Amino acid sequence: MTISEIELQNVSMRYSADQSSTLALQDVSLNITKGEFISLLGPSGCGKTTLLRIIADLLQPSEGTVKVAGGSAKEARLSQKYGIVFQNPVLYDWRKVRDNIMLPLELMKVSKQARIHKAEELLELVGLTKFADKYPWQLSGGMQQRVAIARALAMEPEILLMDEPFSALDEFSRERLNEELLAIWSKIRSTVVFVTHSIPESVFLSDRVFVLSPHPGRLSAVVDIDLPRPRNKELRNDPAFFQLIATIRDSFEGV
Ligand SMILES: Nc1ncnc2c1ncn2[C@@H]1O[C@H](COP(=O)(O)OP(=O)(O)OP(=O)(O)O)[C@@H](O)[C@H]1O
Repeated sequence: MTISEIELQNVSMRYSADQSSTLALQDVSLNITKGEFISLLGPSGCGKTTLLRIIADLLQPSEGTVKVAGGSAKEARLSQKYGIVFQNPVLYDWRKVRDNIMLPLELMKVSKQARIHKAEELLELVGLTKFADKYPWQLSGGMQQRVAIARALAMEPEILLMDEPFSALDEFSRERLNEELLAIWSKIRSTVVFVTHSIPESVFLSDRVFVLSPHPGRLSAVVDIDLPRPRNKELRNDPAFFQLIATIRDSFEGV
């Protein structure tokens, strides 16, 4: 049986400033199943971040309804149903890697022993055990983003929201992080909502790709990615991979 994790119905978002206003999202309805990995894909300004922030209850839509993890988006936020990873890792430079990962647990007053145990587990999950006592500024951009992922997973959220987490990285690091993210996800199996403007990245990672078009931001296509899992780097040379990239690229034509 499929359980719905995130449901948006007729969501619109209008930003108003002074005399002008921008319709960032128009009438978006979508349904994401528990345990699914989906991407929100589209060019700059199509409303991807706006949509993610609405799901996270960091923004209130102008119209429409949002349900997350069986309740309202606010309830999901307050009960820590999701972890979030931003484009920049936002780590505390004066705290070691382990202490950055433990921060949410400290805020939730989890005991020191349990915090240390959980941090070790997360360091192992993201492959940073050897770097636990380094400071963020001693790590590469990709490693910093892995710390941010570990921290987002500290409270064992059932949903992971990711806003272009690898877009600041070079292509080589980005592809490696894509593979590592899938390896992490195969262990935690949370629902993932991943924002990107890279078509290959969305195809490589996702079960479904939600294509957004700009001005105003609308959901213009939903593409099933029926590529087998587990996926590894060889998939990038598979004709079926190229075919899906072409299908999605075509879906942008004329919008
Ligand atoms: N706080 C704001 N006030 C006014 N307009 C905004 C605000 N935030 C976003 N917008 C506008 O809403 C539209 C959607 O922006 P959003 O950041 O959601 O797009 P995006 O697809 O995530 O873009 P990018 O890929 O460049 O991050 C854009 O036209 C943007 O200028």
